[in-house]
Amino acid sequence: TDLSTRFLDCAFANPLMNASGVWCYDQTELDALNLSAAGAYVTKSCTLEPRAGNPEPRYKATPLGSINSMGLPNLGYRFYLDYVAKHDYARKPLFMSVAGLSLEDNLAMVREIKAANVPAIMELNLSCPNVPGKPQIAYDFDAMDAMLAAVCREYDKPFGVKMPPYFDIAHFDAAAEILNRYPQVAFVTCINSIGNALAIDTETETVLIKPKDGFGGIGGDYVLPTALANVNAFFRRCPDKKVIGCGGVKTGEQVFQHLLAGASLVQVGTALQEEGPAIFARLADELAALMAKKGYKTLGDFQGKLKTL
Ligand SMILES: O=C(O)c1[nH]c(=O)[nH]c(=O)c1Cl
Repeated sequence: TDLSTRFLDCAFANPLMNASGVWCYDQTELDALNLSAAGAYVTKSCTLEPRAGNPEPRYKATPLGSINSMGLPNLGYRFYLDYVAKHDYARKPLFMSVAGLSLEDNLAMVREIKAANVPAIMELNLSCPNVPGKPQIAYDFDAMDAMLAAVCREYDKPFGVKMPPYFDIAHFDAAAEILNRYPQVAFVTCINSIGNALAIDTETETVLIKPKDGFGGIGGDYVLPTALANVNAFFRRCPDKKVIGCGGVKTGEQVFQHLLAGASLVQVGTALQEEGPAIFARLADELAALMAKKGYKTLGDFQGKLKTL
């Protein structure tokens, strides 16, 4: 069984990578992903200046996944730009996630990334749900359109966008219509966490995380059906773009489902946070075993071929 694939003119040994934000904050975590069986990896979403993020506890595992309100803690774009400049791209592809707190901040970072002319693939995060007072861009269609128009004027390479989950067909239509205006947006990563959920500890009668009265983005088993729907919705609506699947992956079976729904690559968040980078070897083995059982030799044998009734 061959798990290799090509994406944006890069060769991937397998379609597996981390979700931005998970196991990708600093040199140690990033090096562990580079040494892992992941086919690629992505840096923590960065801002113009370093950020401490929200008060702790700000991440908690729950029975069926996780809840987080990290608040965009990161070492600042200069650290990640330096990291991606030093990476050996012959080993595996590397993505750089960008989440400026304003259009001006995004443009400032994008100008520097362009000037650095690094092989890293940019993933523009339009869906951070946890910066108090900053409603996420992708739920404001005019703001998203303006952001993409401005970034496409500044940046000179294909890039992708990290999208939040949508829950209404009219929203899939409207979001895809905007994305399709920008051919430079070469891929769509669906989904970010489902924002502003609330997890409660029954015994202490208290919320699990400190920021925002306990409200935070959820991941894990809770989000798989929503993630698959968003992957397939954008796969159907954006035929000239690739889709990266993210959400609810913890076994090879969910990787298979994301690929079947139209994903070209698959990101792992909560399960990576809980199991560590060894998860990628397990997921690769489980995916290969499932493919072998079904008689598939390559990802292309089933990728995007979900059947309807
Ligand atoms: O709180 C965060 O740092 C965070 N948390 C998320 O669940 N998604 C994001 O995109 C970000 Cl930027």
